Amino acid sequence: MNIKTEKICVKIGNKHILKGIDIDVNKKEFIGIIGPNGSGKSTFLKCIYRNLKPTSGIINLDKIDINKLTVRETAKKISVVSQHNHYNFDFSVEDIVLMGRAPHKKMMERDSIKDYKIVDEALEKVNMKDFKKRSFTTLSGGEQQRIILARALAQQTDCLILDEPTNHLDIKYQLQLMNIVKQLNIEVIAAIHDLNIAAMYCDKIYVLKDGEIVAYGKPNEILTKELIKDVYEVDANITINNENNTINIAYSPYI
Ligand SMILES: Nc1ncnc2c1ncn2[C@@H]1O[C@H](COP(=O)(O)OP(=O)(O)OP(=O)(O)O)[C@@H](O)[C@H]1O
Repeated sequence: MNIKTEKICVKIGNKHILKGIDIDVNKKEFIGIIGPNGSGKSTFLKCIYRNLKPTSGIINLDKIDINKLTVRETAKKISVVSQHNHYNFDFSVEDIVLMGRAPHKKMMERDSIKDYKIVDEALEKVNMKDFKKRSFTTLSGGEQQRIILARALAQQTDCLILDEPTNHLDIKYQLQLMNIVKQLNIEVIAAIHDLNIAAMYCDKIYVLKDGEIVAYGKPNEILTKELIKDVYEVDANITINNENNTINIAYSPYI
């Protein structure tokens, strides 16, 4: 699926949160959105997954204006793993993952054997099958995050949006989550704070600062000392691993 945004602006009160964001995501690309706290990453992603209507601008999915799609049609194309997952009711893990099947069902249609099989497979993928009958609210932050990924997997969409997906996860599960997502071989748009993780997994990165894109390109090309200083106001040392052409960023503690 091609995801293209043109001049996305969000203004709330007097504040211009996004000032014309253009991105173009092609088939099976893993796109990172990076930038400091408050630069507009989540706001931009919310526009794409229709949690927020931009003040102006266009979002096209395969050249179709997203406003022409119903929410259900959008949910068949885009799933979301965000950092905030609060449920007021005492849902089981299985209930939460089954919610991923909702866009594929008619009103009042019961869950089928196929739905349960998809849920089991999704839980298996995130190593959480044994937690199926547990209450979601009793899980740790990291366990909850993996269940939310399983829900997104059960939704079986062409595009996955991740808003700081590795929040709460220890390093093993950060890598596990990113590996699972990478292997899906679908379009991914991910807001990522950890620049080393972004460099490892993203095909391309957009850098946001104060609601504008200030850089765009392959991780190795754009994640420079100068850019990190300019955008994050931090000194960094970047080394290149010639074996696999990846980079490693080490930060200076002095700010
Ligand atoms: N509903 C709102 N009303 C007023 N200001 C808002 C609203 N939503 C977001 N903002 C502001 O817009 C700016 C961008 O917020 P956003 O959450 O998109 O940033 P972010 O890059 O995702 O930040 P972080 O890295 O901290 O998660 C922030 O200054 C935030 O306070």
